[in-house]
Amino acid sequence: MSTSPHPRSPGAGVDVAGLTVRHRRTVALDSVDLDFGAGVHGLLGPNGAGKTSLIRVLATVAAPSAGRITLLGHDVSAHRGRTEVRRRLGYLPQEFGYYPGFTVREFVAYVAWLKEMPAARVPEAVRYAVERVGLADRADAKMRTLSGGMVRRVGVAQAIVNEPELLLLDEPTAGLDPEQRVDFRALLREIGRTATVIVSTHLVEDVAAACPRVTVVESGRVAWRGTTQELSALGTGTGTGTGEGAGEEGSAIERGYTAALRAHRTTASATATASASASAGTR
Ligand SMILES: Nc1ncnc2c1ncn2[C@@H]1O[C@H](COP(=O)(O)OP(=O)(O)OP(=O)(O)O)[C@@H](O)[C@H]1O
Repeated sequence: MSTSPHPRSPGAGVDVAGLTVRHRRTVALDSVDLDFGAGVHGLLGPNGAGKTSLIRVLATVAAPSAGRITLLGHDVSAHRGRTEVRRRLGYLPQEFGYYPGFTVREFVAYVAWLKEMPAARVPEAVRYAVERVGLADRADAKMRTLSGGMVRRVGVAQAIVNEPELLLLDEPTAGLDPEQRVDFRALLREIGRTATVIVSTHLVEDVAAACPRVTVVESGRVAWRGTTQELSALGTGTGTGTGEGAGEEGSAIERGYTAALRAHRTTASATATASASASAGTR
């Protein structure tokens, strides 16, 4: 058996090489190389960029069409690696299914059981996870009685019940009110002190507040990577802003995000033109 040619930093939560995901004729991810270590990483990109496709393969709920995925030091193409990693990861899908007749406590305990947590640890782990998302007073409420924002918070609780070393959150702040968002970002920062946390979001302000590092994807490719400050700096120098909210951190990041996407599109289209001319020249 050959070993990975892709060098890994010790303890890297996620390391992928040549990752390709196809949905029939659509290429959702196009031979992507990426790694993520401990800390909170924002995953930004326009609709259809490939964010959910990436999160789903990292959560091991979907298989890639090609490429190598190493999570927490395990090659997840092997059944054994997947089983080991599933115990140690947490995942909040974009669309999150639950049993409406379960209480919050029962539902989170059910997920703990699915993750094969030792039975003796489950009650305390569930209590702590539910408290961390601010739902201690609703622990015995049935899921069907909760608001959309509360359901989303239960989704976060089930994702963190096993204190995951790798936490994957797809649009976690959708439906949260501003105060809950602030609390949630604080929770992310706390978890990111030791775990690898990847947060897919449309909200650039979530990234500004909670994600020191950012990966921008577009059309199945990595368009930009760097720190939040670097993305802001990109926005400060572009002159593309309308002046609205000028000087605010959020608006600089928004402009930086737009600038990063535009630069990527320009490079991608120049590469496509060059390769079309080269192949025309060989005919
Ligand atoms: N099940 C599917 N069948 C066919 N095409 C799909 C499927 N899922 C995703 N796609 C396509 O793959 C591409 C990437 O989609 P993906 O959901 O990963 O993007 P995204 O960045 O998460 O988008 P959004 O921000 O809108 O959630 C899109 O072109 C999408 O239409």
